[in-house]
Formats: sequence, C-alpha cells, structure tokens
Amino acid sequence: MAEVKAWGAALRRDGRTLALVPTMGYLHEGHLSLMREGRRRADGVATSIFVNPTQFGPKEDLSRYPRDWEGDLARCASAGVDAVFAPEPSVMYPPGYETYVEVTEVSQGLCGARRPGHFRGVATIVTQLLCLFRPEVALFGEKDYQQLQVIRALNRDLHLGVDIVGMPTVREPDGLAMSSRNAYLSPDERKRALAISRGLGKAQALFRAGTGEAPALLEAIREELRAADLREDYVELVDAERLTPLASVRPGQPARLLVAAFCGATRLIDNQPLGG
Ligand SMILES: Nc1ncnc2c1ncn2[C@@H]1O[C@H](COP(=O)(O)OP(=O)(O)OP(=O)(O)O)[C@@H](O)[C@H]1O
Ligand SMILES: CC(C)(CO)[C@@H](O)C(=O)[O-]
Ligand code: BAL
Repeated sequence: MAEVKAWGAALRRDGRTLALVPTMGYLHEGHLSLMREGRRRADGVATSIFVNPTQFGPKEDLSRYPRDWEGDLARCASAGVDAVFAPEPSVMYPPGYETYVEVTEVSQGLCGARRPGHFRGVATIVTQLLCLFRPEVALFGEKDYQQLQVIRALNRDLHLGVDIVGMPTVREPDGLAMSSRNAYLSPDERKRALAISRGLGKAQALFRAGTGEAPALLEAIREELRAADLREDYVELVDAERLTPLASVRPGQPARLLVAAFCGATRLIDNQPLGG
C-alpha cells in the first residue's frame, strides 16, 4: 500500500501521468486491450488484480473464481504495464473497515437487481483504488456496461476528476464476449453460449430493418436463448446513460440492449449499442 502511494507520488512529482486498469485477474485480450490503451493515454500504467469479496453474493463464485498469477504477470508485462498491485483482502478491508460507496440510481436495475450489493462492492473498491492511485485515466470495459455507468457516476459525484474511459468489448472470433468466467464452460456450454451474441446480432439486424419496438427486439434475443437452452436472467432495452427501460427506440437515440443468462451454472453477460 505504502509502495503504491510512493510510486504514484513519484510519477506525479515528475509531471508524468498515470493510467489505472482495475481487474480481478485471469487476464485475457479484453483486459490487455485496456492496458494497451492506458499505455497510449498516459506515461505510466498500473493494473490491480484483486478478487474483491464485497462484490460477490453469498451464493456466488468468490471461492472458485479462476486465478493464474504467473500467467497474469507475463500478460501484464507483454501489454506494457509498469506496476501490478495485488493486495490481500485484509489490506483493502482491514479490521475496523467501515466505509462503503453506494451509487443509488444506475445501480438499481439489471445486474444490480439480480446481484444485491454487487455494485456497492464494486463502487467501494473502485473508489478505494482511484483514491489510492490517483490516476489521470482509468479504463473499464463496456462488456460490464452497467458497472461502467456506476463508475462514471461515482467519479462525477465524488469529484474524483479521473478520465473514465470505456473500451469496446473484445470478442472471441465466433462472437462470444471474452470473460474470465468463460473458463467455467464445458465444450457443449461454450457452443451454446454463442446464443447470447447471436441474439444481440439478430436484434441489431431487426432494428436496422426498421423495428424499434422493445418487445420485438427482446423476443429476437429470447428466441436464441431458448433454442440454446440458456436460462434468461434479464434481457432489456434501456437508455444508454441512465439505464432506464425503453418501450421503443428511434434511429439516433442512444440505447443499449443488455443480456444476462445462465449457461449451465455459469452466468454470462453481454450488451450492444442500438441506435445512437
Ligand atoms: N471482453 C472484454 N472486452 C473489454 N473489456 C473487458 C472484457 N472483459 C472484461 N473486461 C473489462 O476488464 C475489467 C476487469 O474485468 P474482470 O477482471 O471482471 O474480467 P471479466 O472477464 O469481465 O471477468 P468476469 O468473467 O468475472 O466478468 C473490467 O473493466 C471489464 O469490463
Ligand atoms: C472493476 C472491478 C475490478 C472491481 O472489482 C471488477 O468489478 C471487474 O473486474 O470488472
Ligand atoms: N466483471 C464484473 C465483476 C463481477 O462479475 O463480479
């Protein structure tokens, strides 16, 4: 902790800028795209690898979340990361820890409704990391679209002044959004998981062909989920910033389709812009 503060302070003293990429490790090309962009935008790049216990529900996968410390370090080095911060939970949440950050509106629906307390945990750890590193830039993936909006809100409301950069979702060649949790999928589930990006693509095509009504767009996605035997957690059309549900969307209107679905026991999320 002291080392991190000293390193950040030394950068600032030299007038150099810092980009931060917070992660939970088990790094893939999605993470590396954030690090490379950080490299382009700032003089130094730091990554945190921390499986944050406060953002996991009691029945979620905290204890089996995939880890690959050696591989992660090599990947960070290949992406030009200067410093890796991988604290123990007791460093971020020492005895007596009592400060939590809640973003009240954009945290409410979607993943926030299905994972109670999740965004409180995310907002708390991201605020800690931003305060600790005091970066000029912090990069996050659009794959976790609601999370990105939560982080933008806390950065705005707490006057942190960080340039929050959202980066496009990196996909496997067949369209599946890269995610550390893809490692949980069996070969059969891996094939079926494609229904999510395929459904989003079909809804997008419908929209381009002139359909703007939410029920028709959402049904196109649900059809794909059902055909692949995926269990819907939610499928929604929302305003791209506030994340409030939309009954329909016009060309030029900033809107987003978001999906969460269980493929076997694994919960996957994905989303796509529509309009805008
Ligand atoms: N496919 C992706 N493309 C771009 N950014 C991504 C992608 N996957 C994750 N990220 C971003 O990387 C950062 C760290 O995410 P995290 O470590 O949770 O990875 P993850 O693959 O999303 O893991 P999980 O499977 O637990 O959701 C977040 O900002 C997240 O949005
Ligand atoms: C932003 C984050 C690192 C906070 O733990 C996590 O939610 C993630 O990896 O997306
Ligand atoms: N990538 C989001 C972190 C989580 O699902 O807990």
